[in-house]
Amino acid sequence: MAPTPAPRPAMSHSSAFLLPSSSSVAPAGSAYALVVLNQRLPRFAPLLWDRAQVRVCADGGANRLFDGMPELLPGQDPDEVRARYKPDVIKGDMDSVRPEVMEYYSNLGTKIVDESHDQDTTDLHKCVTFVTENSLIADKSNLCILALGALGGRFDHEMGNINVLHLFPNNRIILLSDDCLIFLLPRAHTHSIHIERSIEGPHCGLIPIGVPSTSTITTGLQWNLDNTSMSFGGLISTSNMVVEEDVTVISDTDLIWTISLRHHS
Ligand SMILES: Nc1ncnc2c1ncn2[C@@H]1O[C@H](COP(=O)(O)OP(=O)(O)OP(=O)(O)O)[C@@H](O)[C@H]1O
Ligand SMILES: Cc1ncc(C[n+]2csc(CCO)c2C)c(N)n1
Repeated sequence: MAPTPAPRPAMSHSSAFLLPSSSSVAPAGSAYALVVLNQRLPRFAPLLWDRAQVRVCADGGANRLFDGMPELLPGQDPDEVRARYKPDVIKGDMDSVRPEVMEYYSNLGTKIVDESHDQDTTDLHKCVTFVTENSLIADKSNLCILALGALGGRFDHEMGNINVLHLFPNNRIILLSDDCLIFLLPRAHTHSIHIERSIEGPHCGLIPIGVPSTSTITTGLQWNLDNTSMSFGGLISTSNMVVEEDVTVISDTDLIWTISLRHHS
């Protein structure tokens, strides 16, 4: 008789952290850390900043915060905005953060972690390590790490950012841009993805990066997978659409989930 497969615990996902504050209070279990990368700040950066438990800038991400927050809050005094949006840490190999920006935040009490000796891991990797090892965060079991500006730029950086998802499969990490978000669905779980229709969808994708999948089963999509295999060189699920409030995914390999974000005028 074939051995019984190990049971797979359910894992649920939600992008409720992107909801405007008027829509809901932050739901229980939604604690998150923010990592600001070296790309234009997404429009929702101020909202996410206010609710984060810990805020980290990856090297040149500190320049984006310094320049970008006053631009996103045009009615307010730029100096006051900068002082208010002070990161807890700036970490990286420090070849992109401008000296005056580093000095400005350092004088406000931001911790500077210079890891220029490590040229084998990306600044995002260094920042995720900081968050996962940070003793100030009491309960890290369900802490989510939101990486702002992770997509839509240089392709080598984007792939490096996606690799970080695979390097930390046991941590919840979400890569964000103004246009979409990405996270990993580890094969050890069954997944239930709640769709916040006011802020995300309908376009989505399920992509096996690294290894092909032999069997993926989904519900809630326009083009569901029914024990289907996926691989680069064969089928991968791009330009799919969400059609239900909850999407479920079961797969024999880790998959990348991506969904478009809605732009409100
Ligand atoms: N164009 C981009 N697209 C996607 N992510 C980016 C981009 N630029 C930077 N990042 C992210 O922001 C982090 C910090 O960026 P920064 O430019 O400081 O890195 P860097 O190591 O100096 O880059 P490089 O030396 O390769 O130009 C990177 O580790 C990466 O995760
Ligand atoms: C095979 C290989 N390719 C590229 C790099 C370069 N690199 C990768 S991460 C990083 C730090 C970026 O802040 C740098 C410079 C390397 N070390 N090894």
